[in-house]
Amino acid sequence: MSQRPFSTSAFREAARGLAATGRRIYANGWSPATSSNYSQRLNEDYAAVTCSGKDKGLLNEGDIMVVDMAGQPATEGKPSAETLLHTQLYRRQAQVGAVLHTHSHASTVLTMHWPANSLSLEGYELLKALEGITTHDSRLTLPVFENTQDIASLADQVDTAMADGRISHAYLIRGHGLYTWASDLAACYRQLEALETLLAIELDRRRLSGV
Ligand SMILES: CSCCC(=O)C(=O)COP(=O)(O)O
Ligand SMILES: [Zn+2]
Repeated sequence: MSQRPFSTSAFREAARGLAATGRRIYANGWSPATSSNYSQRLNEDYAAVTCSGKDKGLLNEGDIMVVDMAGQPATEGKPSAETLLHTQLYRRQAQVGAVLHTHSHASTVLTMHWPANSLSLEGYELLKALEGITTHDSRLTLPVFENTQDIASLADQVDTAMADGRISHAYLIRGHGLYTWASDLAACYRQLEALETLLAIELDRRRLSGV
């Protein structure tokens, strides 16, 4: 089946939004040293994604390019090395409109210090910042995948877990970071901010209780 062309104005608008969001994420300390990648769906067949290796504190529109849902470039540039983790989400769920990946201190310590293969966040009012969650009386379980340089294999593992209903909203990669997605970029940023805040709180609570 042929791919539906993307609109240039939609790409420019997505690039502006992703660059501004990336600078905001960097300012929070969640994307140090060129780490992280961000994307936004353009249509069924294409997404705007950050180019590889960019300083997220200086991110601008020219650092964003287009890939198809197989992760192949559709405009000039070298796409993020983790592009397949974005396109997997767009292919798996038609309602995913944006994906944000960060490398925060909290997500790294929590997954390196504790060997568990999932981390649960429960009872927090801030969970209501996540799409579809309407009460603090909720439990969100984030699976923890082992880190690997084989991104295609990691994308397959995530896809299988999603097909089995084992992931909603976000997942962690050990010693690496967080992936989260939502229906649009604003909702995705809000969700990321809630999750990073809750992960930092969770780390503090564990330190205080000495577990
Ligand atoms: C310097 S961080 C190592 C790569 C990584 O995990 C990341 O998120 C950034 O990769 P990209 O190719 O998107 O710059
Ligand atoms: Zn990464």
